[in-house]
Amino acid sequence: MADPIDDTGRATLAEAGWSAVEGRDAVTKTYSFANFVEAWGFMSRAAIWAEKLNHHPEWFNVFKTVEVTLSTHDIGGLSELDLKLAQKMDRLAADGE
Ligand SMILES: C[C@H](O)[C@H](O)[C@H]1CNC2=NC(N)=NC(=O)C2=N1
Repeated sequence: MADPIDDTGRATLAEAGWSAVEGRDAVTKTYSFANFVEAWGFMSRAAIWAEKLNHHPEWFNVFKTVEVTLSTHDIGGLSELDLKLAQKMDRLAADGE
């Protein structure tokens, strides 16, 4: 079972630009890329890491933007896995944004 995130982890997410989701213990961020193919490439790279972590995003792609929401379904809220995946996605996006 994933460890619930602590206040330090929540602050880290906020500092990295992840916003709280209204009405649920989750965070969201929208990435914008040069074009659709770059956005898709990001999703492909992120998908590989999600599988490695066995932790999967909720995401919505329109053209060159990818809206990502992270929460841990097993505990109904934010866990250390969300922080880990968020930081990984931020690094992957920085490579391709
Ligand atoms: C059975 C499988 O390990 C679980 O469903 C994993 C898969 N990926 C997951 N992803 C997310 N975001 N939350 C989970 O609780 C979760 N659980």
